[in-house]
Amino acid sequence: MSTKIPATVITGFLGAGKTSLIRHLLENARGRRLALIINEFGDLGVDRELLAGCGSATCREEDIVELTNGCICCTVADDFLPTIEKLLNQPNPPDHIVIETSGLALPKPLVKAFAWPEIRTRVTVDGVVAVIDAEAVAAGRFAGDPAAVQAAREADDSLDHESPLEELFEEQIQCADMVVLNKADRVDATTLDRVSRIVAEHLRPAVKTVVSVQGGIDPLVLLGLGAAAEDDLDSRPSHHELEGEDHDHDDFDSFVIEIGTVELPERVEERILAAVAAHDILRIKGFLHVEGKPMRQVVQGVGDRIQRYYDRRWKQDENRRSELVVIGQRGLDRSAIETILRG
Ligand SMILES: Nc1nc2c(ncn2[C@@H]2O[C@H](COP(=O)(O)OP(=O)(O)OP(=O)(O)O)[C@@H](O)[C@H]2O)c(=O)[nH]1
Repeated sequence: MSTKIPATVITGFLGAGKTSLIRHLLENARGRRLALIINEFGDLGVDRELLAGCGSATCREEDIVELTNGCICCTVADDFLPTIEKLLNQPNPPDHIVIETSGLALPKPLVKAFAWPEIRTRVTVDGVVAVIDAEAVAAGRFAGDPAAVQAAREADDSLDHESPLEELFEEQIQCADMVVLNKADRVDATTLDRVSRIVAEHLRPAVKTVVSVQGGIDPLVLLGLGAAAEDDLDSRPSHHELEGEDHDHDDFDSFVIEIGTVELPERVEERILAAVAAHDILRIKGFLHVEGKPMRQVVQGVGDRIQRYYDRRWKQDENRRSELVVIGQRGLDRSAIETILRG
């Protein structure tokens, strides 16, 4: 019998709902001890902050590791392997390891790392789960209507190269052992069905799709897929391998903007919406220090959908700041965005 520790890789574009899904896993782990490796684009560590403390017995503080040194798929040897070895070498290793990749990561190079001799005997990729933002796919944010895209390509040879967003979307689904169609509450049944068909075009055979709201999938469904993905790399195609290219993060920009103590958070929301309308911003998230409030406010923006809520009290020794990570495709005008956000 294998004694390998199972690891689940959660992939999916920026803001698709990966952190929400992991939060649900932690809260419903039923005694299983999980370790988390979180890789985030942008330096603020928002995901770690949001996940820490949400299932203390399930996932202790020291079992949450954040890799902020760039995108996990490009820093596998330097960052990821030592991290996972450290988790495995604990006197009391976790029952299951969950890895949240950054929304810009290609999952395949990470899965490949599990085939390395040092870890292959000790851990196995139980499954790659791709989380999809059904609303964003329906809005054509990645590929639009495939028939129209194909027609445009045929009409114009120069369109032969896919957009960076489209490539990421495809690679993340093509590597998946299970697809989660998330944000089902944001689309009607007909649209969900259309999105499901767009996704199905890229799936490997027998890969199942499940529908969710806020990643609310039972861990029994997500964990224990037994895929051993590291033994099955050839069935998971990658544009970059086919084209002999490296994955190029220069396609994307990210920066952190400090906006000072905030008097009226609703004004910040208006400014975020104005910035999103004027610039090609894919994701904004961070925390606000609201004047006179002992709690910090979380801000989450995906496209033009903004969510704000107070999540916890500021700690005694914590630096109370209002900081937002902004992520978009290359060429974002940082100073213009900064001017809008600062008001
Ligand atoms: N309406 C709706 N919103 C959702 C759902 N799932 C997640 N969200 C919201 O979408 C935003 C992004 O969710 P996250 O779980 O942080 O997404 P993520 O994939 O971890 O984001 P990155 O780590 O930045 O790539 C948050 O505001 C969530 O509350 C859903 O099913 N429906």
